[in-house]
Amino acid sequence: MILDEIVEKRKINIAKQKQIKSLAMLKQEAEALPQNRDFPLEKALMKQDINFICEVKKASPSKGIIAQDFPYLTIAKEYELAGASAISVLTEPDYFLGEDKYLQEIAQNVSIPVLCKDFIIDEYQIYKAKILGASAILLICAILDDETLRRFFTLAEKLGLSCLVEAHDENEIKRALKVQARIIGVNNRNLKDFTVDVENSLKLRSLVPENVIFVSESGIKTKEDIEKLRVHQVQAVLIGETFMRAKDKVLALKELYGKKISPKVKFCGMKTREDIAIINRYTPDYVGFIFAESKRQVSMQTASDLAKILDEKIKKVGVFVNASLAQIEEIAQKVSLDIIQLHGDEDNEFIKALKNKLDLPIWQAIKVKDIVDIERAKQSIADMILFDAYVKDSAGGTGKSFNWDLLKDFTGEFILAGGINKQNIIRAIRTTKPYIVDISSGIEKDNHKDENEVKTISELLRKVG
Ligand SMILES: O=C(O)c1ccccc1N[C@@H]1O[C@H](COP(=O)(O)O)[C@@H](O)[C@H]1O
Repeated sequence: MILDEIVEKRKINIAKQKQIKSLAMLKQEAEALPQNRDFPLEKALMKQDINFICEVKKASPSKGIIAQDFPYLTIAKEYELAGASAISVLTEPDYFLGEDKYLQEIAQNVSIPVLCKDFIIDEYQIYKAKILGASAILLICAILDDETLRRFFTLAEKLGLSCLVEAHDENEIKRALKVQARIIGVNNRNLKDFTVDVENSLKLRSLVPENVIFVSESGIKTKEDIEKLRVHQVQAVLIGETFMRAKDKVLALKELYGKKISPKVKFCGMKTREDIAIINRYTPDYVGFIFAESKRQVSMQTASDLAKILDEKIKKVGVFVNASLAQIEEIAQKVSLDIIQLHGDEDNEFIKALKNKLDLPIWQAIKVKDIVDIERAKQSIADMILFDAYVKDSAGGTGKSFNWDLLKDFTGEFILAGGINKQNIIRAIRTTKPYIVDISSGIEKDNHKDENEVKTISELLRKVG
């Protein structure tokens, strides 16, 4: 049986590795690393209505070479842009042609969790995964007895690694639950004969309790497959071949995700004629001018000059932090603002007074630290709430994001801001479903608006919309 063959080869390979670096040395190295217990994979797989773990693999025993040309880092980065929640990287060398360096380089270059996908039969591999920068490892019930499964699970936990515990049938699910796995992957591929059946996940779904993340693995190819899994409250899918063979990963993931999300876009913090020239080429729905103290602050005169060369389809938002009514009124008139964004401590009384003076929509920024802030937003009389990250002693434009999960129960239209960039924009909009997405730092390089960033974000949004 192929699984036995892989395991045998793994034993030989690991024995060789131990001759080069002993288990004791590897252990010491791994234990010296930070062992934080954030478990980012668990968090990542709870965010979107269905979360994608996209796999980087060159070959497989059932399909042979999948990717002749294998730019593994580019592939991983594309997965991240496409909205993947995590990346799985094959490190098994003999049958999947995996390499440790794939895992190491990918983990260094993406900001989403990376799973070490291997046939783990020796604790040596767990320490290795930690050193290579993995956030999680795969533990396959079919190749581990109960005692070993528990021992490996405990060791991984101690090192701060999440475990995706893989099961194929009812008995293996029971074994995974016995070790208190927080993530169970149901493999739709029968490792004995390679047959694949997505129905396997649906058949076994009810055996995994709600508080355990259910991942459906293998053979997922169509949006109909995803929809079936979504209906059965499967939180995540692990997909390799389908994505590896797709030329455009963003389009492939969008196709499988199956739902369009097209928020309006605001690019904020325009300061120069060059910025406006870039913006005019990509025509977002809104641009923002910052009139508050900031590295992006513009004078009324500059904003007025820039407004004159701005494509007239784009609406102009003036961003103020605790400015007076008179200041806002004067700037709004001079710059012909379309919207006022209040980004300070302005209260309902102030908003009311402003509404009496100006016939313009008012957006109020709420800086989110915890759920209390979301409740506070519900009391605002502003026309729209803009959620941004709370950063002590800073008014905004920090490039920091907040915990989007806090928005789960916020009903009504809102603007999502705070640290949105090309790497997280698709995940952000699929997680929170905002009416408008607002980006400032995320379209800058070396403190200047950067055309490539604007272009990438605009194209990503066009592709998924
Ligand atoms: O951008 C600024 O410098 C700024 C200064 C003061 C208040 C608000 C500011 N910008 C707003 O901040 C958010 C998020 O920006 P980022 O993407 O995290 O950099 C956005 O709404 C901007 O309008």
